Amino acid sequence: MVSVHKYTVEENLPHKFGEYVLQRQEDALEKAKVFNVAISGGSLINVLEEALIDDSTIAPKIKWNKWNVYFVDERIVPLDHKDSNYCAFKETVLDKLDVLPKVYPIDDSLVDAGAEAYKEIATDYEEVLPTKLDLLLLGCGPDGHTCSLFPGDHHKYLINEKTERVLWCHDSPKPPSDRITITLPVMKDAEAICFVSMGSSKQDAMRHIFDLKDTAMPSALVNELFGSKVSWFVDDKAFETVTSKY
Ligand SMILES: O=C1O[C@H](COP(=O)(O)O)[C@@H](O)[C@H](O)[C@H]1O
Repeated sequence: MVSVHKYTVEENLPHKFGEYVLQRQEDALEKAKVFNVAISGGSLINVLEEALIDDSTIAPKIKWNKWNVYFVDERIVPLDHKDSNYCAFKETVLDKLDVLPKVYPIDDSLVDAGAEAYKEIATDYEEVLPTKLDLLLLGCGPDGHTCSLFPGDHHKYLINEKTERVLWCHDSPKPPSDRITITLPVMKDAEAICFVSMGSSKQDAMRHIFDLKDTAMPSALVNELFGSKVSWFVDDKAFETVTSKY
């Protein structure tokens, strides 16, 4: 069963999320010298800023020098492009830090080289990723996608993948069209998985995931497959139409 943490604006979701991340950091550093985290792009990056930089009780406890930061998905664009998840993370988080984590972006030298090169970007990134990540920080799109694992027959090859850990996602329904994404085997091996979902644009997805348990939505499939290590931080707007008790 997944854990769902639901908050109103006054209850300050980013702070509670920050406490959760801190706990995962401490747990990881008890066992190893580094904390291996993979992050999403999109709205999650702003929550990272609020939780880990702007929150004055959380910020001093984040041991950035011990963090290795990877990306659960990345758009195949130059790293300084506005659509790059790395670029968003750099501008929103990294540029505000005095002590930097080790960050592992994609190799963007091949972004203009076409299909074969895109497969290579994915394969190369697979080699960069550690086998076991301590924490995956995921978003959930209004269509229930997570990472760049999109719903629908055309993208079934992504969630059906059993061996390769990073794939090229083509014809993404959300631009830009070419991306790389981690696959379910990476999630299977991760220590913990945490979603953040905020705002009314997520209501329909939340109802499908939490009431209807519609595993055609990749985020619902993650719940079904890896439930006991999955946490959701949701706000009351996103969860407004969910009727099941969590
Ligand atoms: O395209 C993407 O979208 C998802 C969801 O983004 P959000 O802004 O709706 O939260 C994100 O998790 C993923 O990393 C990103 O590439």
